[in-house]
Amino acid sequence: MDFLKPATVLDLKNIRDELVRMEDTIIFKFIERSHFPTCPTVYSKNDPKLPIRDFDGSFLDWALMHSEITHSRIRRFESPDQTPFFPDSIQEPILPSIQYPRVLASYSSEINFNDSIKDVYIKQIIPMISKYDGESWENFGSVATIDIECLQSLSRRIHFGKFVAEAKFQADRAVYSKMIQEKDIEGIYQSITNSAVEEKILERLCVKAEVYGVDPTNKEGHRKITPEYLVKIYKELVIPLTKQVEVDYLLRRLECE
Ligand SMILES: O=C(O)C(=O)C[C@]1(C(=O)O)C=C[C@@H](O)C=C1
Repeated sequence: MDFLKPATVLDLKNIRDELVRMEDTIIFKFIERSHFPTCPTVYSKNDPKLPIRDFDGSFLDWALMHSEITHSRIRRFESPDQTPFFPDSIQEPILPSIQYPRVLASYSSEINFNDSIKDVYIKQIIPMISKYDGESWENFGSVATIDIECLQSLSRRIHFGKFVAEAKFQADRAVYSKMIQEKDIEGIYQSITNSAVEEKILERLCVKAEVYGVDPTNKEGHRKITPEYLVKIYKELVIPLTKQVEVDYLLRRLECE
């Protein structure tokens, strides 16, 4: 898939292949995070145990915001597959702008689920993938760094729902337009759902967690990421959020017809 070539971006097969590749990225990021305990202080807003001058938020928020400011300077958020967690803080790139051909609707950057993604990551995913419940003060910097990578990978995966939605809309304009006009959220939800594809994803994740989640030369060794948790994360969080992105994107799709 090449964002400078719109036809490759709106090909559903290419999109799904990219989603499959992202599974590996997400699993390996989760494995990196699983070496550390939960570290609740990293996520606690304005924690007196970890004071940050002139900042309203958690240590992770501070690190994520500053990382996004730097990344915005090197053009990260010009790319249509990148969605900032702190859209109000990002800056103009120091590199010349790239004029990506428009593949998504003009409002697409307003479809931003990152607050929900951060919330489910902290409240539901961290407790599942961390080594144990507790703090590790000497590792707060490492924890925030890998959290940023986990969040960015999840965000990219979930917001890819916009490309899926656009591809589906263009393939079936009349049917979607009718449902959008009628604000038929349930109808849109049903028509973007492909249970066979979802089942395949979950089956594949089981195998990947078996293979990547343990040292293959020592099956009895410490398991880093279990099939059970990985499937649960995808089934209950990642896929449903992707579908919400798709539905929200489609509901506004006639604005720019
Ligand atoms: O592949 C699709 O058709 C998608 O819409 C993506 C996705 C997913 O999140 O992986 C979401 C909904 C479908 O039920 C199947 C898969």
